[in-house]
Amino acid sequence: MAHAWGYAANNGPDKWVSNFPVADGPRQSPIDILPGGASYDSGLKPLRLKYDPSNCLEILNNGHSFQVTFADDSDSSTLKEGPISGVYRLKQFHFHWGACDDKGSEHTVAGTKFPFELHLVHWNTKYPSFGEAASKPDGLAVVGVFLKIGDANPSLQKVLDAFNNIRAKGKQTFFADFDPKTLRPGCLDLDYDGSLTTPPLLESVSWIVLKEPISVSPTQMTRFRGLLFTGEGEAPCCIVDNYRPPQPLKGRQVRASFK
Ligand SMILES: O=C1NC(=O)[C@@H](c2ccccc2)S1
Ligand SMILES: [Zn+2]
Repeated sequence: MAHAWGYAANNGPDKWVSNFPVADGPRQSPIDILPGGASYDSGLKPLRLKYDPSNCLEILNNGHSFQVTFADDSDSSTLKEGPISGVYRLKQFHFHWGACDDKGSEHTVAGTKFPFELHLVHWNTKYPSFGEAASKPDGLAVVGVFLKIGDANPSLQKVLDAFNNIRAKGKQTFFADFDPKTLRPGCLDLDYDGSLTTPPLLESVSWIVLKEPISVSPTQMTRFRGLLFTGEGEAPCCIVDNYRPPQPLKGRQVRASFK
């Protein structure tokens, strides 16, 4: 049976290299971002996110997180400009989070961890599909958004209200008319070339990490931690700490869209 990767001591991030040697590659993600180490790039155009809520299809517990999947058979939900060239289509978004509020994000900022990180995953339409694009160096673009403790996030509440139907691994349900742009903070971004942060860890991601966090309330946070890594009938194990720690920068440049 294929090796089941996860986030536990026996199958977590420091074990992934045995089945996915690229884990020690030159452009792995996430990274610790030092804002002072990023270089302002005046050529970076503002990110252009255009999402059509009617493309939203379903919400799924995939056993590592939950994801909201979008129809990607047209250019109606796309990412353009910023550090990328061409048109990238939104495929899905998902989150990573911690067991408690002092950890959970994958990227860190000068060593600071956030309790949550949102990933909006897009693929380059110069390739025929997400699967094809995922193996190309310019195949994917992921927008990372940090979440901090604060006021309740009304946009997030719609996602949380669907959790009752997807508590166990493998559960999915229809999820319609959601615009992920409502989860977007300002437009200051930090960009670098990296990888998927879970196996197969493919080095195909243009990372666009937004500097400003959005807020989530403690009550809302608790809802995330009620989802299960495990399937129905298995001993329940809550999804927490589903994040990979920062990886070596290995000489990569981080570009900032701001001074
Ligand atoms: O940003 C990322 N977060 C993840 O969970 C990784 C992933 C892996 C496969 C598909 C989509 C995303 S890459
Ligand atoms: Zn992710």
